[in-house]
Amino acid sequence: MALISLKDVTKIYPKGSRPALDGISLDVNRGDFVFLVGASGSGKTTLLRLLLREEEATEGEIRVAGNDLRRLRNREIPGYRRSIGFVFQDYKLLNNKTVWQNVAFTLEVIGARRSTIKTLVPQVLKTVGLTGKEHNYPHELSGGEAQRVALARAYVNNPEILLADEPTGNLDPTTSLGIMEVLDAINRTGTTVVMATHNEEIVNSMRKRVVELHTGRIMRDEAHGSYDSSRFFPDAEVAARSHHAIGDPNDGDALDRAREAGVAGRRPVQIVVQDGNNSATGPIADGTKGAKQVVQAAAQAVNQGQYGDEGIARLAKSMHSGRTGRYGKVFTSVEDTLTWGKGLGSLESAQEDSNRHEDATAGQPDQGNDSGSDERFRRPATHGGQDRSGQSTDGSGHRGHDKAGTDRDESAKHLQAEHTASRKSRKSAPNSEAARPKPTAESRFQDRQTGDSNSRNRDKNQDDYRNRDRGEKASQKNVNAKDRQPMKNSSAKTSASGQQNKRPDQHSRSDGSGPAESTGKSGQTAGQMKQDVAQSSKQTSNKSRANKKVSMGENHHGVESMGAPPAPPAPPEAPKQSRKSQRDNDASARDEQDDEKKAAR
Ligand SMILES: Nc1ncnc2c1ncn2[C@@H]1O[C@H](COP(=O)(O)OP(=O)(O)OP(=O)(O)O)[C@@H](O)[C@H]1O
Repeated sequence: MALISLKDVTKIYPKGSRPALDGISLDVNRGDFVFLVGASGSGKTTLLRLLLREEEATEGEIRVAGNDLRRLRNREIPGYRRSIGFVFQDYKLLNNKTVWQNVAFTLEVIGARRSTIKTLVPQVLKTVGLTGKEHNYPHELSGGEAQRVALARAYVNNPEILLADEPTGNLDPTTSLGIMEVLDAINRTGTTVVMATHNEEIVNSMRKRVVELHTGRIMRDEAHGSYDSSRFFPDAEVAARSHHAIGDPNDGDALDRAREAGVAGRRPVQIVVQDGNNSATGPIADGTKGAKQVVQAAAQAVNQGQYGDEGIARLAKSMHSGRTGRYGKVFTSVEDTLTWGKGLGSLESAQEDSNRHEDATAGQPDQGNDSGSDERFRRPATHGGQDRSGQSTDGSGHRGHDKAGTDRDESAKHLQAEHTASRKSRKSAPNSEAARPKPTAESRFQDRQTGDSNSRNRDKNQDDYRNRDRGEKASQKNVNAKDRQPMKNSSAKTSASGQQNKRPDQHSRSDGSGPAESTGKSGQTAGQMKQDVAQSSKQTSNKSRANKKVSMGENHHGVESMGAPPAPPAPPEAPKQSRKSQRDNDASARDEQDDEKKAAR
């Protein structure tokens, strides 16, 4: 008999415009690993909530581990829920308890002995990679860490069934892989896992049973399914991905049918529990009996990388491909989601990729050799990396995706090496523009958190204001200096009013090499007077130009005011020029009259 059984189940929420689940029937056997896939709103969460008895079915029959959920009394519900592990996307941790207390609490409520708790909690925390975080509260954890606490809590008492609703929904690929490793190990101890997900890579790599929902109905149920089915989505790309995912580049559905008929296919490697009583060998009576051995066995499997039926190995290989599923953008690219190290700017990584490609090509002794791991440098990282049997051509022996990155460890080493190299290059040229760290998703996030980019902009603006202020002050200083300059003589006046505007003739004047200065109005000749009038006109013109420049400087940044090249000479001022000519004409007329008078005499 099936461990989980639904018959014609319909769920209509009070405010629902259509049934969330519409007459579905489904059987899940002990030890199964089932992926629930389907578009947002198709009813995956509703199905899990019915199984957890958070909601009641409107119609139909649900049986879980011998319990008819319609007949479950209210007081029996907490006990029933404790026999089921569950992991939800939003973690649902107890915020006032530490990591240790959150996990221990699960055992306390089922009456586990203190000694059992002391043994199991560190064991399970080690399995999910949280050793050292025991005393942190949920708000002191990252999303990935919080999810791992939820996972530890869900299986510490070795439940028969583990329900997971998008447990990797908020996590980066590496952390998601870790979560899937643990779920896979738990499943191999005999625990039945039902997991709702939008993650195409996980579903396609693990090749487990796939149940697809669409507007509350089951539209697909395959024993070794892919995320997308070519049968239901007759699209060339979907077909290719689907066939590839289940290991046959020509007809995945046919292979699947063959597996169902027992002609082909592999069974997952079970984790054998020594001296224990796990759900593979028999039901657990009190919730802790056998849990110690099961938890230890799962921990061992995870820590020693026993990949079972290669699903996790395939996932490790393809996890960093950054592909998104048909249902959208839930799975962002690795550059945007890396949480360890500093991440890589996409330009930086593209550059380093191309360098690596050149190095690899240069280092290849035999370009014609088709075998071996260098294959990935000659072929595009597409499905073409597999032969017809689905065997990877990278020489690793793993079936599945042939993404250029190899397994998780290599990816991690590789990215860390890149990170170190980019840090080194930044160190060697600390002042260059290129040496500045490129903004990563993480730094941008931190900038948003701390307001750094705002403060950087603020600093820049303040610098601009300071420069402008300096410029204005400098310009003002020039004006003041000019105003304070005693009007000793015309050359000194010229010098004070506009050093930068000096023309060669003015320089020669100020250094004394020019024509002799006038000796006073009483001794002036007409020529000297003419010269003085002309000079005075020039000075007036220079002064007005200098003033003009200062006032222009006030409208610009100080840098421009202080260091800008001299402005081109202003055009002569017409009225002054005409007055000067008038005076010149009058003087020469007077001279001529005098001459005429003298001659007449
Ligand atoms: N409490 C509720 N009251 C009314 N309608 C609800 C309630 N919860 C879910 N629904 C509706 O039921 C349908 C199925 O929702 P459900 O959350 O099960 O979808 P899902 O497949 O899990 O979506 P997602 O992938 O976005 O989590 C949706 O149309 C949703 O609006």
